Amino acid sequence: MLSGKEVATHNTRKSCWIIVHGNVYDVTDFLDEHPGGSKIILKYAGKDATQEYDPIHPPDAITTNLPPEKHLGPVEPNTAQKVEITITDEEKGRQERMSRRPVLDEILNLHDFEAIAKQVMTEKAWAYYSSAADDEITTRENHAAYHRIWFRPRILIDVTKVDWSTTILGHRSSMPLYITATALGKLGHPDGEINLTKAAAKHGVIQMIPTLASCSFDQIVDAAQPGQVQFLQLYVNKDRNITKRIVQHAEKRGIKGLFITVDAPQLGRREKDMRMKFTAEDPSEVAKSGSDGVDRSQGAARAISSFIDPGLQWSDLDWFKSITKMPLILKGVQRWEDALKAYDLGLAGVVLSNHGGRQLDFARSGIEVLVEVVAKLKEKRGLTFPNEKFQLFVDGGVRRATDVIKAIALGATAVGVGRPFLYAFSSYGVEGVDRALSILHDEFEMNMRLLGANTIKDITPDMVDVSNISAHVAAIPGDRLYDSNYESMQHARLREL
Ligand SMILES: Cc1cc2c(cc1C)[n+](S(=O)(=O)[O-])c1c(=O)[nH]c(=O)nc-1n2C[C@H](O)[C@H](O)[C@H](O)COP(=O)(O)O
Repeated sequence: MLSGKEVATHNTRKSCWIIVHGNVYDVTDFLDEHPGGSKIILKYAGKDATQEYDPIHPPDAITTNLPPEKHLGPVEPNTAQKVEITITDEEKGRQERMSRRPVLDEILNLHDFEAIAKQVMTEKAWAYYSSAADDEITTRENHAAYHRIWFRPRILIDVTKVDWSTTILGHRSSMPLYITATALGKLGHPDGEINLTKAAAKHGVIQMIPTLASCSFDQIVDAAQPGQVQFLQLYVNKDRNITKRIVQHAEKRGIKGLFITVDAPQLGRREKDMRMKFTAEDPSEVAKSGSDGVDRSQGAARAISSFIDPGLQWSDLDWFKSITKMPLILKGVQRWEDALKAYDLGLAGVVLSNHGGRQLDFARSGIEVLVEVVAKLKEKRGLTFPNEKFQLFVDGGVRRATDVIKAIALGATAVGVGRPFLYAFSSYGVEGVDRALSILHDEFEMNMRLLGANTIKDITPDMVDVSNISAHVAAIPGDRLYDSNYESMQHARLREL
């Protein structure tokens, strides 16, 4: 067993040991390969790095990425040197606001979670979750596009009984939405993606597990209830053997759908995140780029994504069909021609998505692309939607059950929701996600009745007017949605936060 004192003598670039979860690792040779740059590791050289390691990495990241001979064994308990974490005034302020956040019953819609999360999350976590590419026009257009779709409700229908449950890729779901893949769950809450797993189980909705989860894949699957349905979102690795191992392990663990992300050959420039300079604390590191030329001072996104293969292309899909029997869905399709290609290749479906506006700014909203795809696939292949054989999904900017209902009316099987659940668990843990899903159930019940629809099948294209869907007016960046929510007492209270 190594003493903390001995470990502390290995605190330079020439010999760099760190402690994670009570074990000592020699990371000397790994310093310049670390996706997050060397600076952040050297800050913890010779010391216990667990508290910095946990929010960003799945627990098994260090053991799987370091060769066994670098695993030096356990450190003597209570001898490890720690980095003194000084509680800054802003951290004190944040903790104080967290202690005074509204009680969950006061939360009435998904926007409320965003308003509170902005006040109570760490700056780094808020920057990563809320950020979007360039001028953040698309991330706002994602929700604004739903404001250009109006309802044509039916009346005098007996709506005593309403049921908004559905099936997604053949699996039951209590509502036509799933929890989509969003990376680094532990940035917002120590339980990370497990918050989503537990709430999804309680509400009978499907969770899509991200490649870049903070929790390990097996931890997330182990946290699921027997029979709970989960999908996997995949960033394809330049090393296809790694990808093959991940995909076949996921299939063995019972994952029911493989969502291959195709809109991120490189992660977008998310300036709020970049300003956090996630890995480089001082200017000398800012310009530093790794051996592959990726500038790692550009926030978490760039730091954690250098493995993604920008060479992924249509011809790779046959290889995917050869390594797995899971239904294959492309996540991040943004025009009808690519949806048609995916259909002709016999895939199970596509997610019409611009990655929550985090990739190409001025990409159109998923809901607008949905209107185009449904019309063109009908014209070219005579397809009607929703379609069991080739399912259409939409994500981006979905904040209300009415948004979901509009997508269903226009032919989607279901929609993905991202940020609201992140904000919910960052502010309230699993209870927050539970509350968010309950709010959506309440909204569905009311909206189905007011629309005159008993079941999802009764939600048809004639119930919406999409004549203005392509009338883009680029929203000048400004987060007004949740500000306006707090016209009443909460506004005063939140202002004090
Ligand atoms: C908010 C968020 C979204 C991310 C996300 C992380 C965050 C914090 N990450 S990212 O770091 O690489 O960009 C992923 C990801 O791992 N993989 C992916 O396919 N989509 C990722 N997305 C996109 C996500 O799957 C949805 O497309 C998007 O969140 C839907 O928009 P809303 O957030 O408005 O619901």
